Amino acid sequence: MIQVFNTFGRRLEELSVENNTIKMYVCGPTVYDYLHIGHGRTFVAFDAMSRYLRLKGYNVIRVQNITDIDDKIINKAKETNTSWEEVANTYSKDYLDNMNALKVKIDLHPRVSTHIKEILEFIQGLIDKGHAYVAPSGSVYFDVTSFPKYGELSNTKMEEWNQGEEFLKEKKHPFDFALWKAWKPGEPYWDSPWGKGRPGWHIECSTMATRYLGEQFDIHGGGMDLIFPHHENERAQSESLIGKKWVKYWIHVAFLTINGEKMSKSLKNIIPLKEALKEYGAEVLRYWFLSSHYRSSLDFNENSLQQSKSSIERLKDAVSIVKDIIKEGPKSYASDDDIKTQKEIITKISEYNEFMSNDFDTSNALAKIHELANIVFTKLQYSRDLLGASIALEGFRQFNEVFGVMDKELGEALESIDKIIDTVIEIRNTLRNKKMYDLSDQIRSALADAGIKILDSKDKSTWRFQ
Ligand SMILES: Nc1ncnc2c1ncn2[C@@H]1O[C@H](COP(=O)(O)OP(=O)(O)OP(=O)(O)O)[C@@H](O)[C@H]1O
Ligand SMILES: [Zn+2]
Repeated sequence: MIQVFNTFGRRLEELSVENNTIKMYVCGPTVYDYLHIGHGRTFVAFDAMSRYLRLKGYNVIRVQNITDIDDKIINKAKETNTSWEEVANTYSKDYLDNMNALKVKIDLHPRVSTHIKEILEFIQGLIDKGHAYVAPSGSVYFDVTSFPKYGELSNTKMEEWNQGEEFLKEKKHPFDFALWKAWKPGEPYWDSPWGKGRPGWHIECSTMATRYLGEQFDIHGGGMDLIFPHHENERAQSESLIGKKWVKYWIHVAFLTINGEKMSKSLKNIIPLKEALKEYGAEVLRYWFLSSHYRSSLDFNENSLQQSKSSIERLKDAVSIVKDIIKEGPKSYASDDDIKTQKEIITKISEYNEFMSNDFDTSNALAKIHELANIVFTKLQYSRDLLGASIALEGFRQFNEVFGVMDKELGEALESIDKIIDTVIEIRNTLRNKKMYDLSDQIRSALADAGIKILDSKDKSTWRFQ
């Protein structure tokens, strides 16, 4: 059983979906600046969830939008004396490149600017059903009084709702929000039945999520800042149009902070992902993001990134030992201690899975994988038990399927690469035995250039990726 924490109702719920398929929509970035490590944290958190769910046999369809029309994009274009399209394209590319580098798999990246027709139909539907009205300016607003459940998702009381908005004058109710914003000179526009204008922010996600995932889908997520007003408004307009429950599980990721403050483009305290990737690499960043539970905040800290790096090294050492034992082949006898160790390994792997199934607790799951590595260092390394090693390798594989921090060591196509490297090392050993050190050193340095480290010991040479 997999349990997830639903922001709606604020409790753990058993995950239950139709046809073994999980439809997931995550709110993507507004592309007016470089993607930062805060975005990275949220997107990797949903990536780990998707990977775990796939490992458990679910089909996962993941849609994540690109907000390419927004006040902030228009302002950036004005500031930099270019077009909004240029701004949106530059930063969309940065976003997509970073998602690739971070190994985050997304099935569809719909953009607002290519869904105007669908957005207009959605808004018209709301007007027809009496949930929206056209103001004299040509802007269209959602009427919150027409949706009595407004505020339920975010647990927001009417008196606490933030009212500061530019369109206040023409709204029927201070909490109504814009579905369509009438054109102002200097802004991009599209034609609509209500005159020139552009979509408001919330309507894009309702329209695109419903278009690609259906009128009811399973997981809708983003960072915690989106609970109110964005997701509250998305829910209001979607459930008003569809007339039934829209999303089953609302999942929100806590902030990545820097000096205790949310990392955010508007606060200008960002560390761009592409720079962090250059400095630490995808594996260390993924490990660090996932080292704390997704509902706890994570403060940027150079030391913890360095620690993540050494923790991965430790796991890679354990994997390398396990693979060596497997290469040695079966023995004819397993001792009582071997059998005991095999059971301990199985227990660690099942505890890892239990933590992952408990609201994707990557932090505690990770601790179990380190305990598994401990068993390798203290027991398997000496006992050389093949069965224990095979089970441990399976555990490391399950871990890596989610964390994605040892793909070279554990990924596909590995066996043939393994064989090639083994052969090269055998040749090198023959050369050394024949005292042809020049050639054997040449092989060692060529392998080092390819990121492969040879570990020579008295009676044999093993290797691992660096
Ligand atoms: N510091 C952060 N930690 C975790 N998630 C974040 C952080 N900043 C943004 N996100 C999430 O990333 C996604 C894209 O957010 P968005 O483009 O609005 O970023 P932003 O930096 O908050 O921008 P802005 O400064 O304009 O508010 C959203 O799901 C958002 O909640
Ligand atoms: Zn959204």
